[in-house]
Amino acid sequence: MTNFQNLAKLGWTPYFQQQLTLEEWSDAHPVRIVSQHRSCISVQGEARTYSLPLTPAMDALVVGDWILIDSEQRYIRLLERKSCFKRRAPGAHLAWQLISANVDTAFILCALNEDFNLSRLERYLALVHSSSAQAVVLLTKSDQVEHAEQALSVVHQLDATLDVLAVNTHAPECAERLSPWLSEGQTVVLLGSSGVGKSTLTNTLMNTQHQRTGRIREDDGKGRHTTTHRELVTLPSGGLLLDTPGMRELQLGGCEAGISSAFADIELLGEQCRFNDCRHGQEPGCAVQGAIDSGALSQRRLNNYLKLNRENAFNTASLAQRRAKEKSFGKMVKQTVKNKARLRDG
Ligand SMILES: Nc1nc2c(ncn2[C@@H]2O[C@H](COP(=O)(O)OP(=O)(O)OP(=O)(O)O)[C@@H](O)[C@H]2O)c(=O)[nH]1
Ligand SMILES: [Zn+2]
Repeated sequence: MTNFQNLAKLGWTPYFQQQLTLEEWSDAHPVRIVSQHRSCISVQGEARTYSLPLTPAMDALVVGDWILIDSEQRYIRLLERKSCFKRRAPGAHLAWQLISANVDTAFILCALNEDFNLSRLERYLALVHSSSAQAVVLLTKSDQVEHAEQALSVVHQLDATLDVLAVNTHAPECAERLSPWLSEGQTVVLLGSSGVGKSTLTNTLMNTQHQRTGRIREDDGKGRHTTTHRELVTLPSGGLLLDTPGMRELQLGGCEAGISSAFADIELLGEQCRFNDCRHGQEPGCAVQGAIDSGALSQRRLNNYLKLNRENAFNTASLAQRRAKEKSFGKMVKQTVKNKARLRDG
């Protein structure tokens, strides 16, 4: 039987434990996916790490997932995710691509230099809110500017409840300041555009200058050891840093709830517009335009809200269309088979 306490350092919590049946409680082994490869996944359990071949019977899995396996290391099932990042798969192929699961906190990095961009920050906030992870904003390169305090208050104006810190990602005390989110078993990801300091912060948190991520030797189940790139690494603090390349370019899709939450002020104003379907443009009695006129809301924020909604609607619609097409194709196939059978039998 599993010693569940040993799993806590991997991020196991009552949220997952309560999903187990009595039988699973005694016979199944929970393991967490620490990296993904073309044909296999690496999972870590109570005692060790192993490699499992991917099979068609498995659910769609992603780094960070908790799965159950039996004593012969056979897949049983996926446990329900606490949070999940997904995106529209790149290229012409329209589908969701899972990026990571069971992240507790997303650090959104924005550099305080000339790249500082509130609209980009709002995009990341919408994304994190829709994943169910907690957002913490890190304003990096604080050592290079004099207006850090001012930027902190501008970000706080977006959402007064948001955790926002100005940091120098090179400074070792950075790890100390972020420690509330990096305790044992807490899973974090770093989000942000190129050059904002994700690698630097990773190194600072890992307490190393050289390696972006850890390398592990793992048992492939046949007694051989292979060295693989690991995407879920344990930090000296006991926190778990999920570092997957897919986290870097994220388009919004299926993020309505996240956008609503990141722009709660505009949504609330929208309820007071004269028309239910007000687009907050030229319509009479628009409460959102009223807030812009009075200076309570910036035109930039409204424009960004409308833009992110358009992007989200576009991506979501494309996916819905594809699903509808697949469905009708499936129906057609079924009908053809039926017709053939009727001709044959009749
Ligand atoms: N002064 C100062 N420089 C920083 C800070 N954070 C990052 N830098 C510098 O900014 C540059 C880019 O930082 P990276 O850590 O490589 O940025 P990144 O987000 O990993 O970039 P990508 O790998 O392209 O996604 C490096 O030269 C860092 O030394 C900071 O807080 N203060
Ligand atoms: Zn309106």
